[in-house]
Amino acid sequence: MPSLSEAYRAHPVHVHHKNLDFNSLQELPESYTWTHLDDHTIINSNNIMKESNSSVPVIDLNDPNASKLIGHACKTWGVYQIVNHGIPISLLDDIQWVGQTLFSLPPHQKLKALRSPDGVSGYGLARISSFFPKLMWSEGFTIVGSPFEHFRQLWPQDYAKYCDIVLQYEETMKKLAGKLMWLMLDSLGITKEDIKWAGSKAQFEKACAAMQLNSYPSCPDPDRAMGLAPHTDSTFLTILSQNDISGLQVQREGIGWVTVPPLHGGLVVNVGDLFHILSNGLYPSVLHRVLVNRTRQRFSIAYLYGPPSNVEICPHTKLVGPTQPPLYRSVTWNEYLGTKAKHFNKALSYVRICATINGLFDVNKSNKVVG
Ligand SMILES: C=C1C[C@]23C[C@@]1(O)CC[C@H]2[C@@]12CCC[C@@](C)(C(=O)O1)[C@H]2[C@@H]3C(=O)O
Ligand SMILES: O=C(O)CCC(=O)C(=O)O
Ligand SMILES: [Fe+2]
Repeated sequence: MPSLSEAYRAHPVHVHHKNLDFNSLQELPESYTWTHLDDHTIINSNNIMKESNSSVPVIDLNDPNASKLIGHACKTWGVYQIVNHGIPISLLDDIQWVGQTLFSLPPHQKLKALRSPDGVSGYGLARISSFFPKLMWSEGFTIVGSPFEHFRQLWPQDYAKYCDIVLQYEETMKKLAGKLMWLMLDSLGITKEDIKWAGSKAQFEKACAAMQLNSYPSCPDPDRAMGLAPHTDSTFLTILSQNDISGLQVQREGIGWVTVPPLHGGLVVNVGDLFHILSNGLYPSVLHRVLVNRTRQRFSIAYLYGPPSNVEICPHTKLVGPTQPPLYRSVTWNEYLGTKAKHFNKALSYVRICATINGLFDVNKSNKVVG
């Protein structure tokens, strides 16, 4: 079975790691200056627009109606926050500590674990950087599977304690992600019998995942800088833990950019592109970005969750019919990551098919695919 680590072999992503010493910069260099941040559309938690339909839903996982509430949040926002999720605060603190310690290492040390252009794991600028003329005010570290190799490069003596925390976090998040998958599927009327690849115990044992540690250093000119440019995740869902510094924003149709306020012990869940496909567009993936702060460094940890890399994902049969034709063709996560590496935010439209009187067509190839 191909693994996620192979996803970029055919589509290497070239990012120039020009300057990764943010602390040495007293002014925002031209290469980091973004214009048109369209901040007039931003709504944050202190703003006047406080009605419930203008803030990201917060869902208590112990609520008997959790599935319904999650379904509504996915349909209307593509994102929600969860509380009472059962993840110990100590584990959330530990993983934040790993990220903080990692990004505090001197630049030359971090560069020892640099991500290669055709690789998936390691340290570096956001891989989406190659699609933008300006640089982002952030650094990241991607982990797929065991962090052992790269952590040994970063901490030759005491890598073990950092590895243990990451492995425990991965194991715990995998269970939570499986639970969220069923709640989201249940809200669409899809049951455990309907997803064969979830395995005999219906626990998504073979699911694939990546972890992304992000750091957004304090920035001398935050109004003109971009922490992470607008993007959707390619996943089924992403579980995000943020520290107490705000910065994450999601795009809400008809409103604009809305800040997702940090909630102590809360976790943010984003709908990704593969769930968008599986739900035949009923739960659209959420466009999000990150802004930076003048005095405080922000850290986040994203747990990016998807199917086994060779499983074909397509609109679920329960969600298609004569009046609801499938809007997307089948793709594996690996194939989709390749499409994303090439076409970035247009990737979804590259797997879109459209209905005509004679059948269904792949809009990109003009080949009849179903009919
Ligand atoms: C499995 C993955 C999803 C991801 C690319 C990656 O190979 C590992 C990092 C993930 C991430 C995190 C930041 C945003 C994003 C778009 C990116 O460039 O790297 C996502 C990718 C994704 O979801 O497509
Ligand atoms: O830092 C954040 O809040 C978001 C990070 C993110 O979008 C990602 O890692 O995909
Ligand atoms: Fe993201």
